[in-house]
Amino acid sequence: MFSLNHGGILVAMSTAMDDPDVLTEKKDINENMLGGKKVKIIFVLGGPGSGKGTQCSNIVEHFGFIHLSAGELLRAEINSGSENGTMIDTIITEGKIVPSEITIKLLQEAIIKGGNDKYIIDGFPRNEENRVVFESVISISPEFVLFFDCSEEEMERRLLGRNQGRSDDNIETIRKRLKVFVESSLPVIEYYESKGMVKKIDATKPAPEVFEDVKAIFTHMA
Ligand SMILES: Nc1ncnc2c1ncn2[C@@H]1O[C@H](COP(=O)(O)OP(=O)(O)OP(=O)(O)O)[C@@H](O)[C@H]1O
Ligand SMILES: O=c1ccn([C@@H]2O[C@H](COP(=O)(O)O)[C@@H](O)[C@H]2O)c(=O)[nH]1
Repeated sequence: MFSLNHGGILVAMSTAMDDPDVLTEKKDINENMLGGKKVKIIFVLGGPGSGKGTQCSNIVEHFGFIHLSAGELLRAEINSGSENGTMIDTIITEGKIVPSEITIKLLQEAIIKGGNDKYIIDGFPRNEENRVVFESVISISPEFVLFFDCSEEEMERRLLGRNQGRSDDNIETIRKRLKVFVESSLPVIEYYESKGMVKKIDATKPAPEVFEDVKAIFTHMA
């Protein structure tokens, strides 16, 4: 598994190390931590349509976290007319994963701009390369990983009914996203599971019941 993405990891890491802006941002985040303002991060993972965004809104409301959706940041980048916009749009339409350095830079900027000390990061890391490059560049380990476990049939049903005008909520792209989730994102969850860091939630239940389980986890957080 590790060797699959090794070349990409090295390229992304060397890009980060060669970019003085990225280095400055990394230093700022580490100084925040060292300056007594420890940044807490929780990764929220699960398949497309498992209910991550829905529950993140509840977590923000009840527990004061800032919600950073990697997918939302990428969609905002497309809409901003950035030079990477067309490339990101094509990748999202294909249900594939955007290069780590792009997503991580957007997350870095949002964390610095957020000015808070606790963040839920929704839909990232999406693959092993994302995970390794984030750990290397940002140097913050998640407190834990919240995993919304849901059947593929239910996720597909929810996405087809979401009706938010997303270009990737069509049956062709949904099937591609589900395949990418199984092939690339589940290994990330398995990695964190092997470290005892995963809190798994049964996400097939109705949303209010799912939130009861989420609440129990956040209420007991140190
Ligand atoms: N527990 C639930 N039961 C039924 N429907 C749900 C539940 N949770 C969320 N939904 C609905 O399913 C759809 C997908 O939910 P949501 O956007 O939260 O998923 P997501 O995991 O963030 O998806 P994506 O990764 O594609 O952004 C939405 O229309 C939402 O209202
Ligand atoms: O870290 C990420 C997060 C998202 N993507 C791409 O965006 C779409 C939509 O993501 P949602 O989490 O469903 O909003 C996803 O299918 C990927 O194509 C990404 O590349 N990297």
